[in-house]
Amino acid sequence: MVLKIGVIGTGAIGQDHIRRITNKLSGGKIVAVTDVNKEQAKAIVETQNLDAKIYDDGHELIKADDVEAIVVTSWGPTHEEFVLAAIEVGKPVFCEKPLAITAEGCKKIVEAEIATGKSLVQVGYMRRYDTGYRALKNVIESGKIGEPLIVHCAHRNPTVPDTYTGDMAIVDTFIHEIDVLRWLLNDDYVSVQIVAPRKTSNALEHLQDPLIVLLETKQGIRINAEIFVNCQYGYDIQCQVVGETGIANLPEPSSVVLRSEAKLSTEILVDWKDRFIDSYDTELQDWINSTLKGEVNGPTAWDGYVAAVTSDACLEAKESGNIVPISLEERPEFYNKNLIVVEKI
Ligand SMILES: NC(=O)c1ccc[n+]([C@@H]2O[C@H](COP(=O)([O-])OP(=O)(O)OC[C@H]3O[C@@H](n4cnc5c(N)ncnc54)[C@H](O)[C@@H]3O)[C@@H](O)[C@H]2O)c1
Ligand SMILES: O[C@H]1[C@H](O)[C@@H](O)[C@H](O)[C@@H](O)[C@H]1O
Repeated sequence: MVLKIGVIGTGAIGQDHIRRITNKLSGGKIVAVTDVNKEQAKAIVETQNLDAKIYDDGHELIKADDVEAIVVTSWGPTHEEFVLAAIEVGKPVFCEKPLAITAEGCKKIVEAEIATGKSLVQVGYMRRYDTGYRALKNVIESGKIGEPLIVHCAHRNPTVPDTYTGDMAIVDTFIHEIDVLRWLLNDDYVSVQIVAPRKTSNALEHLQDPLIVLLETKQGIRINAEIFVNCQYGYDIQCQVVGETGIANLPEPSSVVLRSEAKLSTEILVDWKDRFIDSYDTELQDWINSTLKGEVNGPTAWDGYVAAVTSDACLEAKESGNIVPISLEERPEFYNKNLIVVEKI
């Protein structure tokens, strides 16, 4: 059985996902694409030799008879309308992060999905599919380090483009930690504070870089996370969990250990795409497989909503310097069924 997929947004990650579905993964076929930049949509159809129709608009693509499932990879502010439209016609949808740019928008999606009674939405938080994070989660759940008490982490980019705004440190960069850490710890956040250390001379004038985020979870676990997007030396993701009886570290990406010129060295990656390339593959393969079975295994619309509520609180904390409470309602029963399946992939 092949899942007929329509892609909305053929920019950087849209093209990557089209290439991986077409050349690397199994069970999916791109039958439709659209982008406000029609030339770009045409170009990917041609270069990948796709047997796909180019639509003028995302809404037309969603309604097309031969499109069975939708991938949304357009700009963040457009996600909400496309995800809601897909839910309205009962089609499964994989939406790149963010699910919507406001918590209110995410909530609308959650309510619309629950109203259909069917699991239809997966959000592109791919770190949950990273083998390193999965191994770390297994260690935590095995009890080998006792109960987790503290998490130290760092999200470092070598540089960011001029278009990177101050809020993007949260909504574009730290959003990955927001999602993956609550999944890792099987917990939710209750408060956040953000403090600013001395500013690097390598950041653009408008950016406070680095930042330190201090999160507290319901179980009282304290997380301190450094966001440093002009660290110069590489793309470096660190995560260390301190437990009652031991410490567990996120594994480093595999790299040859080199003995040469009187030095012992390993390389550090510089591009986030290389760091998480396998996770994107696993994530989309899982989405195709589970969609064909009528299920959602990965991050749900509820996870997208929680990420949005948390990132809103982070933005407020960044602005005010205060400890900002993070309040969430109980997770709706509808989303409890996804909790077990995700561990099995
Ligand atoms: N999971 C991840 O690690 C990850 C990585 C990169 C990007 N993303 C997310 O993916 C999304 C796209 O990012 P990108 O880097 O590919 O951006 P991009 O700018 O390269 O591509 C976005 C594309 O969407 C198109 N578009 C915008 N509005 C549209 C509309 N109404 N209908 C159809 N097409 C429209 C644009 O023309 C553009 O081609 C963003 O939300 C981003 O946060 C996620
Ligand atoms: O869009 C990218 C991507 O999400 C990366 O994983 C992150 O490290 C970058 O900071 C962000 O700009």
